[in-house]
Amino acid sequence: MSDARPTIVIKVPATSANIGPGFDVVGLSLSLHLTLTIKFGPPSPDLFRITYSGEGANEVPLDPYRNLLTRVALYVLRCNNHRSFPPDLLSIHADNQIPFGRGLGSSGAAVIAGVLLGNALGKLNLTTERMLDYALMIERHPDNVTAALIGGFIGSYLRELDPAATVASQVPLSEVLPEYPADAGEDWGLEPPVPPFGIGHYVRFGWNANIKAVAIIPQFELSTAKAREVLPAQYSRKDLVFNMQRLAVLTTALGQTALNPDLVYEAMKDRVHQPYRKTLIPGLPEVTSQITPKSHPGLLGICLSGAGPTILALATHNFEAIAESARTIFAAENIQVEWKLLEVVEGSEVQELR
Ligand SMILES: Nc1ncnc2c1ncn2[C@@H]1O[C@H](COP(=O)(O)OP(=O)(O)OP(=O)(O)O)[C@@H](O)[C@H]1O
Ligand SMILES: N[C@@H](CCO)C(=O)O
Repeated sequence: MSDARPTIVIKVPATSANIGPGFDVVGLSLSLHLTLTIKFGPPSPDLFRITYSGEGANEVPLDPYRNLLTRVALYVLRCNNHRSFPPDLLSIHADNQIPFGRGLGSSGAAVIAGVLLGNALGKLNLTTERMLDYALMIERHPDNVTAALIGGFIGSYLRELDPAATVASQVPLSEVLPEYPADAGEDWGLEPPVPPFGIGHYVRFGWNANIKAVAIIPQFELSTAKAREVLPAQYSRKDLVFNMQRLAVLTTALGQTALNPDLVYEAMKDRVHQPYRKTLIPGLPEVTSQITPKSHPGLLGICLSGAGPTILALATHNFEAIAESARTIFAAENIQVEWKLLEVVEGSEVQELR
C-alpha cells in the first residue's frame, strides 16, 4: 500500500460580479466550476506535471512558474516559510468549465483555487478570512474572489488599513506574483509581500432559490483590464446616488419570497460601468433595455456580468425566450452567442479522497 498523501480535490465556482449597480461590491457564485485534482507520490527532485481539460486548455501555460494557479499557490507557500512546492507533489489536473475573459470570474476562480492549493500543499490551516487576504493581494477588487470563496449572493468591502498596512497591500502585482526565473532554483531573491490582516469583509444576502441565471455569452474575449480602462476616474453625485439607491434595494429584493419583477428590473440598472463599456460590447444597451419583465414574463432583471461581455439575466421562467431575444439583438451586431442556464451555488470546496 502506498503511503502517499491522499488525493485532494478543490472545486471553485464561476462568479458574476456587479449585478448592475454593485460595481466592485457584489457577486454571485454560479454553477460552472474550476476543479483541481492534486496527486501525491514518493518525494522526488522532479517538478510535478500540470494538465488541463475544458475551457482555456489550449492557452494556459503548463509551467508551474508561469501558470496562474501555481504561481498563486507558490506565493501563499512562500509567505508561510515554504520555499517551494512540496517534493511529494506529483500532478495537478485542472478541469475548467469557466470561459476566460467573458465576465464569469475565471481569474477570480483561478486565484481562489491557487490560494486553496497553497493552503493544502503547505498544510497551513489558514482561516477563510486569511485566505481572502491572500486573494485580495492578487485580485484587488473583492466581488469575484469573495463570491468564489464564500458562495451565494454576497457583498464585500475593503477595510481602510493603517498607513503601513496600506503600503503593504498596494505592492505591485509583479512583486506579489513575480515571473520566477527558470534557472534560479529556489533562490528567487525578494521576500514575498505578506498581506496585512483583515483586508476584506463580507456579508451574504438572502437569495430566493426560484431565481436562475441565464448567462448569454458572446463569442469574444474582453479582458477585465481593458474593460476597466474605459471607466472614468470621477463620477457625478447624481450617478452615484442613482446606483446606491438601486443597490440598497437590490440586496433585499432578490431574497424576498414574493419577487417583484418591476422592482428588481429597475434596481439592476447602473450608471457607473455599463454606459462606458457599451463601446466594447456592441448591443449592450439594446439587450438591457429591450428585454424587460413586460416583454418577457419571468424576467427579473438584466445586466452586464462582471466586466463583460457576458449578459446576466435573472429570471424565474421563460429562460429560452430571454436568451433567444438576446441572441437576435447580438446577431444584428454580428456577434454570435451561446447561453447557459445556471444556478446560484455554494462557494469553494476542498475534499481529501481517502
Ligand atoms: N483556470 C485558469 N488557469 C490559469 N489561468 C487562468 C485560469 N482562469 C483564468 N486565467 C487567466 O485569467 C485571464 C482572464 O482574466 P480576466 O480577469 O481578464 O477575465 P475573467 O476573470 O474571465 O472575467 P471577469 O473578471 O470580468 O469576471 C485568462 O486569460 C487567463 O490568463
Ligand atoms: N467589478 C469588476 C469585476 C470584474 O470581474 C469590474 O466590473 O471590473
